[in-house]
Amino acid sequence: MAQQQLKDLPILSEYDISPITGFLPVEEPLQVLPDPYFAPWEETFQKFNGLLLASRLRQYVNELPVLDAAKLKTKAEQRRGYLILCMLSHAYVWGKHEQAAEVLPAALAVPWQKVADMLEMQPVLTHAAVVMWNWRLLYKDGPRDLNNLDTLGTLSGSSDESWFYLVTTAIEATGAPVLSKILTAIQQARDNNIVGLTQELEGIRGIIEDLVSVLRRMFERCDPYVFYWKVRPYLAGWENMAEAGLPNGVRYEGVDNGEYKKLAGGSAAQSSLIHALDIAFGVEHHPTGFRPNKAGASALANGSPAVPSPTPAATAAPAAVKPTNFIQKMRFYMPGPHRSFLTHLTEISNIRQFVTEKAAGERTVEVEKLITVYDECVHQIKVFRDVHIQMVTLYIVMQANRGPSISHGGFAPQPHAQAQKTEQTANGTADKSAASSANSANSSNGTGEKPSKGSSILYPQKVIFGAPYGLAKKQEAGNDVVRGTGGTDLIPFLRQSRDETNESKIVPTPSITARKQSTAA
Ligand code: HEM
Repeated sequence: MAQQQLKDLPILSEYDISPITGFLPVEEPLQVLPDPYFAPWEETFQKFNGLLLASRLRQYVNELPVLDAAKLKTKAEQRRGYLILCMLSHAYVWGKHEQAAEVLPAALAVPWQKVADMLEMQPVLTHAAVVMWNWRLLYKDGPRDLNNLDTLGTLSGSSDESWFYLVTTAIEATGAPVLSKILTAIQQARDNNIVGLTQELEGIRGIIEDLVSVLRRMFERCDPYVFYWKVRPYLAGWENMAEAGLPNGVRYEGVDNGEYKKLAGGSAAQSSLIHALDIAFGVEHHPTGFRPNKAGASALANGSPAVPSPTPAATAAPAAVKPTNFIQKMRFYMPGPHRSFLTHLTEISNIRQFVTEKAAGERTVEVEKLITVYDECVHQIKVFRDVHIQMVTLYIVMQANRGPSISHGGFAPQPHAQAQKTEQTANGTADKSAASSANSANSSNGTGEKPSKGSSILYPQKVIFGAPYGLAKKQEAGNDVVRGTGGTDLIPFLRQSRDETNESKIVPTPSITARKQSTAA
């Protein structure tokens, strides 16, 4: 029988990836656009924190000219332009102590759409903008680590926000060498080289351990209160944001006949690095509450039919109708070349299959060692997710439960949002979890004072609550274990993601969730 032709391994540079800096650009991001034509953007970017604080940003932006983004010649210029437009637009839409703006003026909307097209991205704030293209080196010849990085811009003007981005930038930098190692490991598996593969996996394990160490540094200089109340609201997009005053999303003036767009906001779930690790180790994510049954058919735990991806190009999975979870959906928001790289990687990913096959055969010393190192790699990805869950608990769930220290949390009440909630409740369609989140934050602001109605509207995690992939909808009837407090619905999603990682081990260790379930039973 003729041997099946294997697809070539990807050449990193063809996907805008460096073997040294990974998904981060090799050169430092531009700190200013060189063409004076773009001076209006640069000047606005320089003072937008002050304008926002003084509630004058919208007025200022409304007077800006509509510039032609086609004049952004290089990739570096396009990324700088995109970063500026992401920050100005999110500041414009969410405002400060202002109602959310439903219409983005042409001066931002038109060039934003144009430059997003050039980068094969979406006109909405993304991980790429604020993490990958928003840093500079303090000492030019120094490393890309937390002792040598600064941001180019923040929405809140706070050092906490800078740290939040920079920890993630440092994670991207630390993880960069893993990409070449993954490709070498795939080649070793093709060559049936057990010892070579084991060595490569040992290197990968060390890098993932380093990622966990950098992740833990988030706690050092990013204050959870500042993050939750002052930073996170600005990262939100406009998908499922009815309660924040954007039931239809945002209209981009001068783009697509002014149609509303609903786009999710920025999230490190858009990090191509973490996706690459999942693909390399065969970690499969499913919609929350969803588990493929033994016959291979798909259904959601709540009985709903599986939801096909709205962005088939963004998902790498070959299956015709495969339910897409939030993590896969996030590929839609990555730069085009990185998304394509993940698709290519999925097509050639063979490490898990190779180790599984070896594990089913003769258990030589080499095979035992291979299995152990493989499982240790997967375990480290799981540990990364464990630490991440602790982080989300502190930075989101606990902050939402405590409520703001001033009654409105720094945001304007949205009367029509409250009206809509009432209407939804009347129709029996209210997102109970979102409502309970709002109630929870309203009733516990730590001052004994009852906040004004609608004051808790700006919880960007509603992107999650309302997502069609069903974080809030996956609960079994009568099971209210995780309902009732702000943010808690995130946790099942993240736990499942962690448990799916654990399940990728060759010799599985019981997950915490599984242990709890068996104890309860
Ligand atoms: C204060 C720090 C952080 C908070 C509060 C936080 C919060 C969240 C939340 C709420 C989600 C759910 C999806 C969403 O709303 O976007 C999420 C997902 C995710 N975050 Fe973070 N995050 C933090 C830091 C990080 C960092 C530094 C990374 C590193 C790359 C990261 C990687 C991810 C990934 C990969 C997901 C998708 C879920 C998964 O793969 O398990 N996060 N994060």
